[in-house]
Amino acid sequence: MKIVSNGEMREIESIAINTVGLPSVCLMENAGRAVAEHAAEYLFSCKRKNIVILCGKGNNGGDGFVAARYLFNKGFDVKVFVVSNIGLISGDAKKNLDIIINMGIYVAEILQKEQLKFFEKNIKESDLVIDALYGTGLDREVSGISKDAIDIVNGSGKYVISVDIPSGINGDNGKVEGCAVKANVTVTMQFMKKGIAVYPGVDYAGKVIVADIGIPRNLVDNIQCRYNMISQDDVVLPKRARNTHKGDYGKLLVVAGSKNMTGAAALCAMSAIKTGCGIVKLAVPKAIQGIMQSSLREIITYGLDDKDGAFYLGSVDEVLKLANTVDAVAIGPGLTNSCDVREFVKEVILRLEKPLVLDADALNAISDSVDMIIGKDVILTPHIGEMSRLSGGSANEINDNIYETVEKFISKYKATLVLKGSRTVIGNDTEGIYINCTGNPGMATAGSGDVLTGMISSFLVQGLKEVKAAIYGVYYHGKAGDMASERYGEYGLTATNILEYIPYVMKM
Ligand SMILES: NC(=O)C1=CN([C@@H]2O[C@H](COP(=O)(O)OP(=O)(O)OC[C@H]3O[C@@H](n4cnc5c(N)ncnc54)[C@H](OP(=O)(O)O)[C@@H]3O)[C@@H](O)[C@H]2O)[C@@H](O)CC1
Ligand SMILES: Nc1ncnc2c1ncn2[C@@H]1O[C@H](COP(=O)(O)OP(=O)(O)O)[C@@H](O)[C@H]1O
Ligand SMILES: [K+]
Repeated sequence: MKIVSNGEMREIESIAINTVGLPSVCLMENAGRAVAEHAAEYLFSCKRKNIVILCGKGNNGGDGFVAARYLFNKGFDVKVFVVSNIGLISGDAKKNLDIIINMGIYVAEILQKEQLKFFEKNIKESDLVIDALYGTGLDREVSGISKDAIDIVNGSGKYVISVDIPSGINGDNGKVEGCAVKANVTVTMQFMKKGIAVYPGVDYAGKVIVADIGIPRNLVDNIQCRYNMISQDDVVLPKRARNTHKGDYGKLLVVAGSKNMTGAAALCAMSAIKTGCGIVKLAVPKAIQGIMQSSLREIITYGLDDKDGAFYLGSVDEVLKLANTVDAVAIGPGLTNSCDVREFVKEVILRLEKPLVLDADALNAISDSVDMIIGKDVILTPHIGEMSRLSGGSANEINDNIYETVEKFISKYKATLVLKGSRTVIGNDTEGIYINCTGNPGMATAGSGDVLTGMISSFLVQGLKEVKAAIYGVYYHGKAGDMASERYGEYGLTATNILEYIPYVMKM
């Protein structure tokens, strides 16, 4: 599913209006009507009828005026409050404002504190609030009367439907600009918006419904979007040909583990084999090979020369020899973060000529020399903490600037980045940005990332290119976590449970 910025949306609307000739007022009519339909559906379901519509002075407000008309016609009790001098309203919004005034629909301005009291009284008596303050035109912090009105709406506990974007959320990056409406539902026009595809925007948008407002199909199909939301049709698993053998499904080398972190290695190797690749070789420090071999039937394990139960420079040659027998290498889970391990990882990366998935301690190992991956075939899978070590920003700065962080990193290092989180963002400078919506907070549990590394690596050796391997891995990892949480809940969910459900979600 395509995701657009404010500017891209405005550009699409202007082509539809000025090139194709669609009257802008038709787009507003369709937008307002879509909002009214969802509002009516909710009110019929709870047999309620009082609606307050909070409008701004622009076309977002215009959508609100149109919604007021449809809801009034359906017999609901509609009150419209405008946080602007209505003399300042123009264009399509003005046209629709005049219509509802001519129809006798209640319209009141909120320009000063006294009028807020009356607004608050009406909000308290309402059953549904429609937020039509700001959409793609929000271009500064919300303050003054608008802020007070939003605080009243958020404090009311009423059911809220936001028009296009929850007012106060920056449509380009999801940031809260001062304050923002917390909606139960957001009816967004024609395309998903960047600002409600990642946190914190996701938290404010509630359930997002994408409404078709009549933008011409060829426009919708032909726009090249850099940002995309991963959907089921992006991750179809082709039917397997009958006449195949395990060699056809790829060979993976997992380089992982250390004397007190054997689980990460096991989780990564097992998730790879469960995701369908033909052969998984697991290289571990020889100190733990016995343990690994006894618990991993399908995995071929190799005990490499180690130093105090962890890899070191002396382990590099054996890794490279093994790497020659496989299609890709995953390195990182459970290595530990010692100086020896860091040297080992860098040497492997320097000398390895194979597609590479770097996770966990392998990411920490290169955090002071990320340049070394430039020109290499690398997928990196950091969580926010590892990302802050790779990119230098603090975790908070990264969380507040997810898109910017990803774009900066991929343009500098030309690698495929999987920035893990509640909405994992996959980026590749030439192929664009993909946002994942599967998964749940139950997956915030030790080992969950090791499982993901195995899945991405497995898709890689099965023939998917880097970005596709990452998209498939992240999507099915989240699906497995979702199915597992239906059984185990979100508190009890473990990485092993995610592992268990990989085959089921891939079978669907
Ligand atoms: N044909 C179309 O285009 C269609 C558009 N559609 C709808 O229109 C929406 C875009 O409408 P829009 O461009 O008029 O901007 P909108 O979001 O209503 O903001 C209104 C004005 O508020 C102001 N303002 C901004 N930030 C502020 C702040 N923090 N605090 C105070 N004021 C602030 C700023 O005006 P300024 O004060 O800068 O003059 C801004 O212009 C879009 O989301 C969709 O719902 C659909 O109907 C489909 C057809
Ligand atoms: N709230 C959440 N919603 C969805 N997915 C989540 C959430 N929290 C974590 N995850 C997913 O769980 C995994 C956690 O990985 P990671 O932090 O590397 O775990 P570990 O390092 O313990 O293996 C990531 O894939 C992440 O996207
Ligand atoms: K809005």
